[in-house]
Amino acid sequence: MAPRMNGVGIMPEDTRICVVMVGLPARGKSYIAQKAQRYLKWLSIPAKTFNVGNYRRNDAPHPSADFFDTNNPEGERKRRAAAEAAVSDMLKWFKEEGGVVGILDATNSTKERRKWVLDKVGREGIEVLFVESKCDDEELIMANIRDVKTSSPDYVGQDPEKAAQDFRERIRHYEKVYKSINEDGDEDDLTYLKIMNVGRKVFINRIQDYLQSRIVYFLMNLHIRPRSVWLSRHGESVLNLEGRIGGDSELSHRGEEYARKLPELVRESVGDDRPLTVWTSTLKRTIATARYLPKHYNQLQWKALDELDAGVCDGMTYQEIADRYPEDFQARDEDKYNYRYRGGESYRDVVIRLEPIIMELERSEDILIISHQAVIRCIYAYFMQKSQEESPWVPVPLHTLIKLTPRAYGTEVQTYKANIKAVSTWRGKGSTAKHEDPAPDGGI
Ligand SMILES: O=P(O)(O)OC[C@H]1O[C@@](CO)(OP(=O)(O)O)[C@@H](O)[C@@H]1O
Repeated sequence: MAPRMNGVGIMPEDTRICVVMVGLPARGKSYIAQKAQRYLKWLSIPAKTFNVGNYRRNDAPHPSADFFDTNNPEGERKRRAAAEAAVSDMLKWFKEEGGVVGILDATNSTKERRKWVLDKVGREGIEVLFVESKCDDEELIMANIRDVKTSSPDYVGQDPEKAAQDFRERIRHYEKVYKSINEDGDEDDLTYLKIMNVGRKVFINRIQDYLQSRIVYFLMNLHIRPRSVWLSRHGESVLNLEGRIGGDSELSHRGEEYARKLPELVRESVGDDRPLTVWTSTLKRTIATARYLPKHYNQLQWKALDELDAGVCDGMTYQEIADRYPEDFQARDEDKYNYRYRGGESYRDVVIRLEPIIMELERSEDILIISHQAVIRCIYAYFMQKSQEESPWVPVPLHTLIKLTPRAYGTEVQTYKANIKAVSTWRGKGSTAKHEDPAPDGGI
């Protein structure tokens, strides 16, 4: 048989993992699953979540709490059927669509259920990584219950108070049969990560390989303390003015004006009393843009935040590139994400070198990143789940501060304009124009 290929390139080609979520309702399992999926997909690792609740809803769209009582045979049968359907779709996805990380999002709260998944999935040569979210922090649980009663399709159109009461009742049914992984000491063979109170404490057991440890490391770094990430390009540079890409030029007069205005924009958006850490690239234009920010902000320079390396095209205008390397110019328009400049980088390369930045961002609280057009597109794509086709074309205007606030399901975006004129460096497909106005839609 020909060896299986996952095409990802950063791990053995036959690695396949099923991440099995474990935990009572309202413990943030879906939040964790969604974050893991977003991270993996951003790294081009085919990942998909199979939510058993969605399968169950086909059969039982608005069940009352009694449905989840293990003494209710009808409920038991339907819940079992939903789990079977989800696992069977996942196995099909691994086999037919080249899936690499499938996430089974369900409570999987009994030893029997975990054993069943392990047998069924393990038989196909797929590794099983259990991820349990345990939580005894009443405030966190209440916040999750509030979230569920307003957003769960199980309770649409219902009185929110009744929904919350019913949901608590449902949790009680689960509590009666719930066993935390290896609670009795007889699940020591399982590969698992146990996360207590969203990252305050973690236990890991028998992690086997690179991809597993990568997922585990990412999940260990998650936290849900409220925070935002601010993004800004550097102020307009001398090369921006000339329509030249790359380089390491100084700011233009207007770019300098933006640097002076930035502290005010930041104050307006961040407030005075929040400690902020500022990350710049190692290029002059981002460092110069950060230099009037308050001295008590911690500032760090990251090479990983330097602009996409345009290789032999560094310092050229788009017109010059189109004249000298017409085939390259066209190839880049056809597949901008994967096109790698001669002697330089592609967007895909930039994403790979930004991975430690994303990891560090997940661990951190308020951060302001001052970087470059391509780099900001890649970071934005992570938070906003932009596809590889779309992300390299997102307009990121100069002299604009972008605030991203992660929420339970998705990221909120706010923009603050400095109202200081700047050239547009956005270029549409097929065009060589020096400066264009970005497409009216799809921009930040
Ligand atoms: O991928 P495209 O759309 O060419 O955008 C990236 C380009 O953006 C630029 C500006 O044109 O970034 P920067 O603002 O950091 O100077 C170029 O240096 C860089 O090559």
